[in-house]
This record gives sequence, C-alpha cells and structure tokens, in this order.
Amino acid sequence: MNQSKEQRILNFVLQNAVRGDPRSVMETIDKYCSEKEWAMNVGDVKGVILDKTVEEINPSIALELGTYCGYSAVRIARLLKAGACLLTVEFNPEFAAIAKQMIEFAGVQDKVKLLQGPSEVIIPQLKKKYEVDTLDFVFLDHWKDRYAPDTILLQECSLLRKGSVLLADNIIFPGAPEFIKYIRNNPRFQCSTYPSHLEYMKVQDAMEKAVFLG
Ligand SMILES: CCCNc1ncnc2c1ncn2[C@@H]1O[C@H](/C=C/CNC(=O)c2cc(-c3ccc(F)cc3)cc(O)c2O)[C@H](C)[C@H]1O
Ligand SMILES: [Mg+2]
Repeated sequence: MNQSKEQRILNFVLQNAVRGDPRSVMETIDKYCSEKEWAMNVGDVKGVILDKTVEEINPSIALELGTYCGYSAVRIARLLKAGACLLTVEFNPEFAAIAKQMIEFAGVQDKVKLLQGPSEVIIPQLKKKYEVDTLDFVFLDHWKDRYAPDTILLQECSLLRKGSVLLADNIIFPGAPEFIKYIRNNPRFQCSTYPSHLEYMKVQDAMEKAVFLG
C-alpha cells in the first residue's frame, strides 16, 4: 500500500534531520513542504508569530487542538520552560502515530502529552483525567468550524482564567468566520489580528490572538 504524504514527511525527517534537535526537525519539515509536497503545518512564517506568543506567555500548561504531523507541537514544546507541558489533541490515529514519532525524534517528548481523540471528548476530561486546573495558552489549528464550539466548551469546562491566551491559525485562509464573529463580538475576549502568509505560499493569511478577560 503506497505511503501517505504524512508518512513521507516523517520519513524525510527521520532521514535528514538531527535527532534531538527541534529546530532541525522544523527546518526539515519546512524544506520538504516548500520544495516537495505542500502540507498544512503552521510553517516558518506564521511559526514566528506562534513563537513570539509562546515566549511572551511562557506557559506552564498549553493546549493544542489539531496535532496533525506534530510540527507545531515541536515548535511550541522547544520553547517551554522546565516542568511546563503541552497537551496536544489529535483524533486521526494515523496522524497521531506520525506526530508521536516526530515529537520523540525531536527530543521534546518529556514536554508533550499527545492525547488521541476528538477535542469535544478530550476537553471535558482535562480537569479530572489530565489534572489540568486552567490553561495558560491554547493554539487552535484543527477543523476551522470547530474553533468556536471548542472555545465555548473550554469556557463551559472552566479551563480558561483571566489572562488565558488563545491563538487561532488560518483566520483568513481557509478562514474561520464563525469563530471570528463569535470572538470579536464577545466582551470577555480582547482580540488582536496578526496578518501573515499561508504556509509555504504567497497567499494572505492571519492569526487571531484572543485574551480571556475572566
Ligand atoms: C470534528 C472533530 C473536531 N475535533 C478534533 N479533535 C482532534 N483533532 C482534530 C479535530 N478536528 C480536526 N482534527 C485534526 O486536526 C488536523 C486538522 C487541521 C485542519 N487544518 C486545516 O484545514 C488547514 C487547511 C489549510 C489550507 C490552506 C490552503 C488550502 F488550499 C488548503 C488547506 C491550511 C492550514 O494551516 C490548516 O490548518 C488534523 C488533520 C485532524 O485530524
Ligand atoms: Mg493551520
């Protein structure tokens, strides 16, 4: 059975990146996806916005929705301080298996907990099963029509506290119109937009940052 694109990306990393070096893994994925096969990683351009947001917050506990191949999990985890943790949620078992190998190859497995399952099931389990109190940072990069319902669910599960920061990818392309409508009209969130470019393309995209006001 011929390989998936995601398997080809992982193999290219295993053969070309430096084991234990997250920056090398990111650069190798970006090289493959800009030169050989496009893939929906946040990428090197929007990745800088993600980096700056994570560095500004310096989260102890972060959540990512939509692990895919693990590119942004590696990108976030490499910046986490000792003892800090990224919980990343992926419901496709093939992608979860690939991401697990990517995270381990990069050497950030001690900072990342990969939770396989749909976000609407995992989010309500975070407090009791995963011993989360509240989240410092949430990166939304899963199906775009799930950004708004999952943001509502995070609030219903009391997982946000005053100052919790959400960062959403792709609010221009493919776009997340329901999320933007919800979050920008919501007095409980302070929003700001970071114009950028779609990964590996000369296409406009943007990220939305939303700070929960409690
Ligand atoms: C219902 C379950 C919800 N709960 C869920 N729970 C857990 N995991 C979930 C859930 N919903 C989805 N996932 C996982 O997250 C991943 C999905 C990621 C989705 N990302 C995009 O669609 C996108 C498209 C483009 C793009 C740009 C230009 C183009 F021309 C084409 C595409 C660019 C981008 O940067 C993009 O992030 C992964 C594939 C999928 O298994
Ligand atoms: Mg994305």
